[in-house]
This record gives sequence, structure tokens and C-alpha cells, in this order.
Amino acid sequence: MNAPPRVLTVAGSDSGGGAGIQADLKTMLALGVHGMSVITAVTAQNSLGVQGAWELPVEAVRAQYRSVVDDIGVQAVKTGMLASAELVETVAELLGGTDAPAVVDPVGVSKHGDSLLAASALDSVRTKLLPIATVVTPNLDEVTQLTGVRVESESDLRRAAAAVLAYGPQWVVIKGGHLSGEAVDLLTDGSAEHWLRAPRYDNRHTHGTGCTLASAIASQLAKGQSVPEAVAAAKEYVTGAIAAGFALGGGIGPVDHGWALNRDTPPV
Ligand SMILES: Nc1ncnc2c1ncn2[C@@H]1O[C@H](COP(=O)(O)OP(=O)(O)OP(=O)(O)O)[C@@H](O)[C@H]1O
Ligand SMILES: Cc1ncc(CO)c(N)n1
Repeated sequence: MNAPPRVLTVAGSDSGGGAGIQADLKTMLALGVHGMSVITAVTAQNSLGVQGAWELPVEAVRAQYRSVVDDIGVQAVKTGMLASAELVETVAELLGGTDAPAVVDPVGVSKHGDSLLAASALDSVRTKLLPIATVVTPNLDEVTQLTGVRVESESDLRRAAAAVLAYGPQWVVIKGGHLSGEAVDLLTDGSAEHWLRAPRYDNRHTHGTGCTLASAIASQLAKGQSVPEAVAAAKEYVTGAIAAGFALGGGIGPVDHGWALNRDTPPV
């Protein structure tokens, strides 16, 4: 059997299995690529919030990365929670040495408002990580944190995208998911503009949507799709996963990463 495309996530662990490394690897399995991980931090996390977070030493991040890249190789990389300026700069340096496309999810805070990135790391994200990104996928809060632009309507999305592109990524997807009646995202490289629209599900089981979207984009890029094709396919995958989200624990439940695999399984 031919080996599937290889995709690497560089992100934090979510013990609850809804976001972070766990969401990334489930997404990669569902989309038919071989998922690998460099863990940057471990969180104690569930449907109610983040109860604790511990960064890994820089040497541990470097060693995981070298193990994967030097032997197995990667066709696309996704980054998520990077926790500190030191880890952001380390990861940016490592990714600078590869030709694989990099999807950067500039994770700032969790759905519960828990911080996953030190305020002191924002400048390193702007100046070191964004310039080497193939695609960067901020949500509305992350756009404001990174650029100062506040997005209150769909027309603000264009201004926000231009402000992110000024830091040097090739493409930006501004996730307007929390904005209006529809789940509208804007993908642009400064000239082409793609509006991605999906029904907005009145469903609170959306833990890990951002991680899922970014990993799905990386998976599709590893399969050889163009950025607009990869983002359109990823949007379809995350929308299906949100529609199928389920209650776990007492708070915000996860999306269903297996929805596309389980489509023919009758509910029990
Ligand atoms: N209720 C919803 N119904 C449909 N699509 C949604 C909904 N909420 C978010 N989305 C879509 O999900 C994707 C991820 O966006 P979102 O803004 O939730 O990411 P995020 O805030 O980074 O998520 P997280 O921090 O939990 O990982 C986007 O394509 C967005 O439009
Ligand atoms: C580890 C981790 N990464 C990313 C997110 C996204 O919010 C989260 N909740 N936890």
C-alpha cells in the first residue's frame, strides 16, 4: 500500500480530547493523511475550561521536530498553541528551514477565555511566525490582539485581512464564525478573495473548531490541493463536524471529527 501524505501538528495537548493535538490527529485520520505531533504544552482541560497548563522545554520541542522531519518527512505543518515567546521563536526558526506549507492557527485564548499564549509572545507571533506562514487562521479576537483592528461587521473583515497580510503570510482566513447569522470566513492573499459561507449551527458543542479547521487545511495541502481548494474542503469538513457536535461533560462539548467516516452508521 502507498504511504499517505504526512502532516505534522505543532501544538498543545487537550486532555479532554476536543481541541489541540487531539483534534488535529483525529482530523488528519478522518481526512486520510498520516498525522504526527510535536507537543509544545500539556493542558489539563475539559468541557468547562482549562484547569492547568505546562510548557515543554525548548529542547523537547526541538527534539520531537527533528525526530519527525529528519526521518519521516512532512508535506504540511500546522501550528496551534505555542504558549510563550521562546516557543514561538523556536517553532518559527524550525519551520523556516522546511519547504512544507505551514498553516498557522495563532491560538490566543480558549473558548472559555483561558489564555493559551503569554501576552509577551504576541510580538514574536507578528514578526517571526506570520512572515513564514502559508495560511494564517485567526478568529476575531486573535485579529484584534494581533492587529488592533476590531471586527463588528462583514465589511470589517477585509480591513482585518489586510492588516494581518501586512505581517507577511501568503494567505489569511479570517474566521467570522462568531459574527452573524451565517458562519462566514474570508480567505484572501490580498488580490484573490474567497468568501466561505456555511449555515451557523445554534450548537454550543464547538470546542476545537479552530484547531479542526487549520488541521484540515494542512491535510488538504499535503494531498496537493491549492490553498483555495484546501480551505474550501476544510470549511466543509469543520461545518459537518460542528453539525454533528455532541454533549460531553457539563460545558462546551467537542465537534464530531468522525462525522464523515460514520455517515452511514445508523444512530444507536
Ligand atoms: N456555530 C457555528 N456554526 C457553523 N460554523 C461555525 C460555528 N462556529 C464557528 N464556526 C466555523 O468554524 C470555524 C472555526 O471558527 P472559530 O471562530 O470557532 O474558531 P476558534 O475560535 O479558533 O475555535 P477554538 O478556539 O475553539 O478552536 C470557522 O470556519 C467558523 O466559521
Ligand atoms: C491545547 C489547546 N489548543 C488550542 C485550543 C483552542 O482554543 C485549546 N482549547 N486547547
